[in-house]
Amino acid sequence: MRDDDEHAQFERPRRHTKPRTKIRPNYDDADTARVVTIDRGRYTVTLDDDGRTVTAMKSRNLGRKGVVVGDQVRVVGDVSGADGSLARIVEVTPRRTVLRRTADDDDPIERIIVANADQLVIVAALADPPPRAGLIDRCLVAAFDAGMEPLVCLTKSDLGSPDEIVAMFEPLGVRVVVTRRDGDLDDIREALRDRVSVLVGHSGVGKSTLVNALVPDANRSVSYVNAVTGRGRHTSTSAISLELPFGGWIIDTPGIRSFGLAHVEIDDLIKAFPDLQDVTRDCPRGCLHSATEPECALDLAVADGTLAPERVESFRRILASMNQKDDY
Ligand SMILES: Nc1nc2c(ncn2[C@@H]2O[C@H](COP(=O)(O)OP(=O)(O)OP(=O)(O)O)[C@@H](O)[C@H]2O)c(=O)[nH]1
Ligand SMILES: [Zn+2]
Repeated sequence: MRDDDEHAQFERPRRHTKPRTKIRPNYDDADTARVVTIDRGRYTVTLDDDGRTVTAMKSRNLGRKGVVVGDQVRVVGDVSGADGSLARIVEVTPRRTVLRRTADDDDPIERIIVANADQLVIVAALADPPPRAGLIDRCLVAAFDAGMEPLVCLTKSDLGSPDEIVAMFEPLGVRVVVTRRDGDLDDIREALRDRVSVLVGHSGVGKSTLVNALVPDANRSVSYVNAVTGRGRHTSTSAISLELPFGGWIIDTPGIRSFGLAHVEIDDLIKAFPDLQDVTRDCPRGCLHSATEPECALDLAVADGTLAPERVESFRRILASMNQKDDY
């Protein structure tokens, strides 16, 4: 024992009476950051302060708690962002919204894939491949359930007219924007500005074309190229968050085939339509609000002119889509 230690012990005698308490580390000086992508246990985060990109791992104190793309986190340790440096994520801020991917044969659990997004952008081509309304419907259910605002983005407008699809979603109050390669991006930019938007859509609809037009640097971002091509990946591909040059973030979700809707209840969905929810308070107990329900109040409301028939029909269409298996 060194002299100074002895001295210290003399100055501060041990208090044997003090009960043992679990020491809680104090992370007051931790930096806040956002998770932009995940690769084999390594989390790429950007610091809120200066936008610096830092690689981090989960701290042991988080236990089995998951960290997903879009999470707001607190990081400590080496936050220099230098090559080979590794910080630690010590805390995950409560999530405002969560989006789940579906359970499938590879993984039987509906896992959260993205946190804290406020908008779900459903990208569908007007042709090549042709739009599938049922798939858009299921994405809408996922958005409403997650507490996210949906936006339908119809691409390849040089190949087809958007009128039919627009007519299907207008009665639900869902916004639709129309784009094409090399076209004017003003509408979609306006819809994305200053928000956190998740992009979904199946292969070939022109999602990469759109991302590259919106974020000219996307192709130069190594993590984006990795995530989108899946190169160098062992397991499934992570979502990736990209900052928009005009404000806001888009989160691309390569490799997500469909959303988990197994947990969605009719009551969760109808909350997104307050006018319909109001009316259904008069439904008989256990009413499923489908067209075959004998005394659904939605039918009475259409009959007396309180609700537009198109709105009720469209709502019933997305309600029915909940129970259909329709992968990307
Ligand atoms: N005619 C037409 N073709 C387009 C348009 N946008 C994209 N394409 C073409 O559609 C094909 C698919 O586009 P991508 O951007 O790679 O589509 P993606 O959705 O990212 O598809 P994956 O990479 O498979 O996920 C490419 O050949 C594009 O050149 C468009 O507005 N009009
Ligand atoms: Zn009903």
